[in-house]
Amino acid sequence: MKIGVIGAGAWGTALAQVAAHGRRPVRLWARDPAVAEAINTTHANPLYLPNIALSPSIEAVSDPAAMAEMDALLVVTPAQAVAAVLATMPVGPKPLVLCSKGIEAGTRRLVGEVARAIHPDAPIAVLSGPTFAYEVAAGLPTAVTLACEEPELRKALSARLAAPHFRPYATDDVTGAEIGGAIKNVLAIGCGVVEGAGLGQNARAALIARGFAEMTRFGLARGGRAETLAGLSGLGDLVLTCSSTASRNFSLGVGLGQGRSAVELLADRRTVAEGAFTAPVLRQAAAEAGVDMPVCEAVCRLLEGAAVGEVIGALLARPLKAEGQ
Ligand SMILES: NC(=O)C1=CN([C@@H]2O[C@H](COP(=O)(O)OP(=O)(O)OC[C@H]3O[C@@H](n4cnc5c(N)ncnc54)[C@H](O)[C@@H]3O)[C@@H](O)[C@H]2O)C=CC1
Ligand SMILES: O=C(CO)COP(=O)(O)O
Repeated sequence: MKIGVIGAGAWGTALAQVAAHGRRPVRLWARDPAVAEAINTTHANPLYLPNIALSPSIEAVSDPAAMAEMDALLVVTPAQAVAAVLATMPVGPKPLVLCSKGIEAGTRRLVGEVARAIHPDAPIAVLSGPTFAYEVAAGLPTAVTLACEEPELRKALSARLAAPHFRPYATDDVTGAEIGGAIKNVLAIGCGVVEGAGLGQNARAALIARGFAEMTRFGLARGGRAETLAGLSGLGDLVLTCSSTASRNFSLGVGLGQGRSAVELLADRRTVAEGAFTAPVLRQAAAEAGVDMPVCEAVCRLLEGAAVGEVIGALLARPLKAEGQ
């Protein structure tokens, strides 16, 4: 199975490295021809994944037409760019493996729904889990969820993408896998705020646990399964991203917690912090689904510039409730 990867940021490049394990040929599409050129000539992606020597069997291209020869395409652009980029790609009946984490602003579509609308003949899979790109590219042990409704394709993709340090776990719950990855980014911003404002480890653990309850409520309402939300793509990724400044979302939250504005923090960065885009659309989607998500709502308010003390105070002052609610 010839693998093409769409998007040569940190995660697309790391996944190309996984798929190139054993010197298997992989084609990596970069929007920026200079990034493609750097990968082909230096076998490195200094802009997005510095200090990693890439496999020489990764060939970078910047012409979408070059992806026509591939058998399956991994989609790894920021979630808000998936529709525009997929519209330029020669997909047809090729499987699309969605690796972006987010919900589309305006339409409130999960990335899988975006892909199905643009390429209705392409079977869909989702690859998601606790995966800092640098660690994966460096060959550190990593496990992911690989979700696909078609059993034969699920098996073939798992076999093709598995590597000695990279272990996919299969499920048919595509929606559950997508929702965990999208919502954990919003919650990671919240955990970063707790860190940046010095609110303590108790608060961080409470936010992870209550945030997971929100993720589960929303995921179930949208048709995902509890076991998937409690798995690698849900709870697993939530714990990872809520624990480390290696996360861009967590780091954004740290800045907010230190009193800087979201506008200033986002203007400062070249790489994507998906939670900042997912939070406002998640607020709308939760209202539409009738799901109460007070932690995610608090993150929205913090991104809009509300003061940390006021937002945390309001969260804690809500009427007391049972833990299972
Ligand atoms: N970095 C990581 O550790 C992981 C990232 N992800 C997800 O993968 C997706 C991509 O993230 P990264 O590779 O880390 O991002 P990045 O910030 O490292 O790179 C983004 C890439 O997308 C390209 N891009 C940006 N805007 C674009 C547009 N409008 N059209 C086409 N291309 C565009 C950039 O040129 C760059 O190649 C995100 O949804 C992220 O949540 C998932 C797992 C791990
Ligand atoms: O999705 C990720 C890890 O699984 C990467 O998290 P950040 O986008 O917050 O860096």
